[in-house]
Amino acid sequence: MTNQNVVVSDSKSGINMSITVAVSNSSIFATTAQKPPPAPGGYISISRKKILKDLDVNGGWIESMRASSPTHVKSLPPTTTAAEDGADDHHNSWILHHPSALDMFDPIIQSSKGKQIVMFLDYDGTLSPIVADPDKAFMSEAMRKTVKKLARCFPTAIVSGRCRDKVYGFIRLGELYYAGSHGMDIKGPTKTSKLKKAVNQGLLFQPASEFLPMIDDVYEQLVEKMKSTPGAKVENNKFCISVHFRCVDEKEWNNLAHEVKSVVKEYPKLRLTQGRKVLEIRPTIKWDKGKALEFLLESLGYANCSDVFPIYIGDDRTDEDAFKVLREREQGFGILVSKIPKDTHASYSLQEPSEVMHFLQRLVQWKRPSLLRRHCRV
Ligand SMILES: O=P(O)(O)OC[C@H]1O[C@H](O[C@H]2O[C@H](CO)[C@@H](O)[C@H](O)[C@H]2O)[C@H](O)[C@@H](O)[C@@H]1O
Repeated sequence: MTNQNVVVSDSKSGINMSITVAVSNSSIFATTAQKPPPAPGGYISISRKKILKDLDVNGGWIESMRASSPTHVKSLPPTTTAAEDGADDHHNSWILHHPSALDMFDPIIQSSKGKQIVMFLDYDGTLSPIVADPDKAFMSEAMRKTVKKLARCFPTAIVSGRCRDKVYGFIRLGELYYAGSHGMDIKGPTKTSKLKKAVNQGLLFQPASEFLPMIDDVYEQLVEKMKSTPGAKVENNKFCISVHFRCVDEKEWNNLAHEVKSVVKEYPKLRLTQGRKVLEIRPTIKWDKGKALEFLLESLGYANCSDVFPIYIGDDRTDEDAFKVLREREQGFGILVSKIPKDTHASYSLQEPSEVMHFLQRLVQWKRPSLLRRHCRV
């Protein structure tokens, strides 16, 4: 294992930067380092189709449930085995393709030059740390202040799987856009931001309203079914439902999934997806966080603009729909919040909410002087 300097290219700006990584086989990195972060490829990859298929194959899906949200990253002892060396290589290779957004801050700013940055932020695992009780996923006061300052500098939207009212209850900032229920419940700002008049103050978009009675029905059934599974928690997210298994004994995961599936199969208009130690039930309509991002850009007047630079930060599989939209539009980029390599459409990475806060603070610090200069000229 040796340390090696490698060059990382930023896909948007084409700017290169040199970083040091520990490598055991330099040949892999010598070739990949010259290329920009590519489209996603073979890391920890569990496709949606596979989740649904696995639910039919006895026990096979358990692996995907286990991998859905590793909470602890093993720190390596001083002497590592060959397998651990392999894991190291894997991580280093992944970081080359998804460099830290903090390390790449300057190139990122360069590539946004002359364009309007629009911020999209996931909530759980991005602004707040993952905790056992979903009702206690509070964000820190420092994070709240940072997001408040961010919204003074750039149009900012929260895009969450949670019920919109609940995520608003955690954040309590009226100057933001909120897209709850995985984007199926979008509302414009309720409060005028300090710098400029908020647009879309009356905006409300709910493409899945016809599903409300069905969702309530399924919610009642799932609450009843889950009573016999200690630790299981059913959350009503208005246009979708979450069945949490983070606090359920792993031996019970198989039964839990079968119970959930037995309810959902009676509703062909609903589908089952998986998040971080959570099964999610939602309408089959073609609407997701990616569509919500496009809808919000359009509402902000950036539908066919080339001078917009959206940045989407998220940690979950559902955020991939938004990362993919940005890849396809070749506008802005996605940042995946993860400590471990994951198959992703995001271009950059941050390890945890504290790094997200640091990144947002740097954006504010960068924007503030230029705002002041502009105000002085007027
Ligand atoms: O889109 P998000 O804002 O990331 O919401 C996705 C789900 O987040 C919540 O669950 C996750 O966070 C919980 C609190 O840290 C954790 O206990 C759970 O295991 C995670 O899956 C939320 O409770 C779900 O309703 C959201 O769908």
